[in-house]
Amino acid sequence: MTQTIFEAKGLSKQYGESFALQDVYMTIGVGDIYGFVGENGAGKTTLMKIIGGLVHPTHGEISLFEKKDTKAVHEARRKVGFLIERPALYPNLNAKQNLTFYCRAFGIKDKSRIAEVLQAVSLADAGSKLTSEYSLGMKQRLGLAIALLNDPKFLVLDEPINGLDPSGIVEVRKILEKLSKEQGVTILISSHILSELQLLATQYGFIHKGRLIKEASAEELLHTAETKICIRTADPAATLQILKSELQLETITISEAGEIQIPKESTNLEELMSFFLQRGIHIEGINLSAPNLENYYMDLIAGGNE
Ligand SMILES: Nc1ncnc2c1ncn2[C@@H]1O[C@H](COP(=O)(O)OP(=O)(O)OP(=O)(O)O)[C@@H](O)[C@H]1O
Repeated sequence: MTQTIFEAKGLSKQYGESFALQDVYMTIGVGDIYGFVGENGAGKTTLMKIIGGLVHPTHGEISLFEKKDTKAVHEARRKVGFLIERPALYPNLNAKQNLTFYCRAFGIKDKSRIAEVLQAVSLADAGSKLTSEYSLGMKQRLGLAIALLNDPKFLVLDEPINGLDPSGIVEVRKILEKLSKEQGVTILISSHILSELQLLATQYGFIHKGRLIKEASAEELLHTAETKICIRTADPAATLQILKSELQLETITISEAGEIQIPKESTNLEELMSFFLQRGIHIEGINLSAPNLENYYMDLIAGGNE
């Protein structure tokens, strides 16, 4: 029985002098929801395009459904659904007509799939609507429907929730959870919205400057990530400098949300509060954050940059 859906061994992609991917080893197991995390330009899309056969690696090898040779990998791609970057939709056609176009392009003869995939992405009632009239969330869901046309066992999704509003994000999450739970679809998904990714992923791969610096399970991540003291001030950068220089707090960062974060173990909350009082630094809010993906990632990157 197949255990591994995708594997990369020593995978590199070079553009001129620079590496989009460098010596990447990565394993995606059957049933995983693999959260692919990295900053802009880290190499996520390049790896996904290699899976799709859109980009050819400079070095290394991949296996797909445990198939390694070029022809077998090409065949195995029939069992993969892709949503890479924005879906290409014809605005003057409705959703069903767009799906009919993709059925032809993919060589899918069974047109009953169109109603099924529209149902799967909760667009059954909007199948006759022109896609030019679709919201961004609907377009992304239709992109997902296209990726589902071939009844894939493996879905490769490049930032599928990027730019969606909160209800659109929840909608996509529910669709993916259902595909995973009910059909056992394996999913590779990249996203910059780490709080959302954390609600879905069972495994993670962290990529930094083209190198896969860490793979971890969701349990391992929550076990390893630290509890942080999170502080909101009017001027986080200035407060950070004061804390660094006067309390010698080294492992102190500012989160994406602009909060100062200090590992709970490295200081004492009461001492910290009295320090702020003595110095007359106004604190807008202070709380403890549970271990989470963002903390883990920020610590990992900080370590990698040293
Ligand atoms: N066709 C290309 N020619 C030259 N350089 C490229 C090409 N495609 C990608 N790159 C470079 O490879 C690196 C990795 O890009 P990639 O798109 O894979 O990153 P990413 O992690 O998907 O980023 P983002 O989160 O912004 O989508 C970047 O430095 C990018 O500029």
